[in-house]
Amino acid sequence: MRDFPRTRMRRLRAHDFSRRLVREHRLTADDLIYPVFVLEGEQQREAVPSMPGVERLSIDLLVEAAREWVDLGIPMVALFPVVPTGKKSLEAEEAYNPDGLAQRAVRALKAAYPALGVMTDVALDPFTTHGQDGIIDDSGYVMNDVTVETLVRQALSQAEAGADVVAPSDMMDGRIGAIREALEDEGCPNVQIMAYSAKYASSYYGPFRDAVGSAGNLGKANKSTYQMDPGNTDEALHEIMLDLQEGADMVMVKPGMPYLDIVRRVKEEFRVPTFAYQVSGEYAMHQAAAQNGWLDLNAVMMESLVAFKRAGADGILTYFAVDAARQLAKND
Ligand SMILES: NCC(=O)CCC(=O)O
Ligand SMILES: [Mg+2]
Repeated sequence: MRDFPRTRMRRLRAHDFSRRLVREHRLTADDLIYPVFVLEGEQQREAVPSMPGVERLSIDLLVEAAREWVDLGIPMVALFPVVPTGKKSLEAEEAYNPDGLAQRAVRALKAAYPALGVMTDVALDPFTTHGQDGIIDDSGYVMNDVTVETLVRQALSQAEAGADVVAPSDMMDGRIGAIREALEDEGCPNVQIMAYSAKYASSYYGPFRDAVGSAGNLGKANKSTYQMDPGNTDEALHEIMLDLQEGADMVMVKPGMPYLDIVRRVKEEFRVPTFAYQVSGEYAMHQAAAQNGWLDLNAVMMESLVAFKRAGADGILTYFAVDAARQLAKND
């Protein structure tokens, strides 16, 4: 007996009602984390040329803009400070200034929207004169253990400012355990850690470095002595395992679309909350193609985001968060 025409895969695709009924994965506003760039000053708003549609905002404008994000149901923002050159140093002391830009932004957002999740970046690259994520020795090598000490101070200052989630993105060894212990000791047991566990040494971060102004500091240097080699996959599982053992609540794979295989493996292996970062270069590619009339921006944006869900991600950090949430609200 022949299968065809008993089995016609197109039968369920023939109508909108059945396509909706059998759809396996869906994007909702609950899946989105919005990364934002914060500027010093008041009434400051700057476009990021390599990220069309993305603006750096001073804290007052950030708080104003966040009203819409909250209303759209976006659960959390991730803050990235644009640190003035004069505040950068070799040892990144500004990173743990209790009145630093990120710390003030946390306080302002939490005061205005107590229910909005606020996540902070734990890494030194916005604060170092050389643009590396840690403290370097004479040869330029990023030193692990002294860097971890500074990261702990940075994470504590963010938690004390009211951050709900601290997110170490530096890829030093042992930092999750050190930060977890410090949070426990300092009376912040409920501050969550989202670990950038499998962060690759990627060239897709270029526009982000423009946005936070670290590209010039970094120059031609790269981050291959601490971020992962794009050729590796088992190593990502090893990294995730260590971060979970050290006390991470959520783990992340970064970049996103070129690394969906890693997201899938991580989710299958560990079954813990797993996030992916659709990074600046991925955002820029979509925008550039759309500006040329080569791609339909809204359509590829939504398709790219559901792909993360399909791969197993519980949520996505994406510069498209607000546009996607607006689109979802329209379809409701
Ligand atoms: N620690 C945060 C990043 O490095 C973001 C990278 C990007 O969006 O390209
Ligand atoms: Mg690690």
